[in-house]
Amino acid sequence: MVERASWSLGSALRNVFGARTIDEDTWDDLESALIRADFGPAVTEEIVESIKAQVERYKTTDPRDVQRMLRELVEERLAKYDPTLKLTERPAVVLVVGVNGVGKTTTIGKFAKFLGNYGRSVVVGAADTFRAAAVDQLATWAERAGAQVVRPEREGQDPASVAFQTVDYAKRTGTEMVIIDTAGRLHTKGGLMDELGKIRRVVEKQAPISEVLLVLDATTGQNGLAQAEAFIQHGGVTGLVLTKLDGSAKGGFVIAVQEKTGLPIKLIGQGEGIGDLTGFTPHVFAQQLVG
Ligand SMILES: Nc1nc2c(ncn2[C@@H]2O[C@H](COP(=O)(O)OP(=O)(O)OP(=O)(O)O)[C@@H](O)[C@H]2O)c(=O)[nH]1
Repeated sequence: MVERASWSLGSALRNVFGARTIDEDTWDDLESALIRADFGPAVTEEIVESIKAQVERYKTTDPRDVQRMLRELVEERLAKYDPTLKLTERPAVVLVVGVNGVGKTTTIGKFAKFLGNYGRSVVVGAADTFRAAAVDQLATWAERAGAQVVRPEREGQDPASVAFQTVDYAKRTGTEMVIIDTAGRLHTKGGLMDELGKIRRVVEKQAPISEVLLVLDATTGQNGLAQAEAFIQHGGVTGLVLTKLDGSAKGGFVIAVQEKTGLPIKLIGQGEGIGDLTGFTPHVFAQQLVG
């Protein structure tokens, strides 16, 4: 038997889907399960109302129809956003942004491996230059992934110059993919976005930026979104990466986060291993979430 994911609604909704008939309890149980799973009040209400209306329209009393309707609604909502990574440029430059501790370094290592599995050559740029230990950690991950690394020449070197050198390396060597790590902590307020803006300008002089991926920790759910607000507003983000979904009970965050930010989820991390990163497939996710 396949192990059920922590974020699956399966056990929370076993009583609902396994009941003999649809009654008032169905709606109460469904609503509280969705709220607990971090769908958020607005999405929860919309989904419950929509299922209620369908149940009335089709005059069904079978709870398994509720399960099917929920699965279809979830998939439909998830599929409104395009999860495809746009990496056709050569080099394809990807900036990875997000607050500290969300799993950015690990994600970059996994992503380099993910691209390597497709036969792509990868260079990682350590443009979060303020902590030598962070640079070493990133380099270790990149090496494990079989990617090249461009490090700052000294601690605190201008991050934009490391980004420049990384893209330059890729162009000189014909490396297909560039992944640039960026700082997640504000040294001065507003400084982070200025720094990111400078990285973008410097990179764009050499090559178009294919993706700006914002990494979010799924265990913090919708609360964690507030911390990432500046990136969402000013970072030019093109897609989301959700990490730590394996330890999260907040499966509904996956729906809420796209609808709140208007940004597609492009990758999901479900473990600490280098192979634990996958693309995002709404159909598969809806199936796993609802069962
Ligand atoms: N379970 C699980 N843990 C993860 C996942 N991704 C990252 N982690 C863990 O989260 C912790 C933080 O990850 P880092 O990659 O160091 O996070 P960061 O955002 O780079 O943090 P800083 O280096 O402090 O900026 C580590 O212990 C990782 O092993 C995931 O998908 N699942």
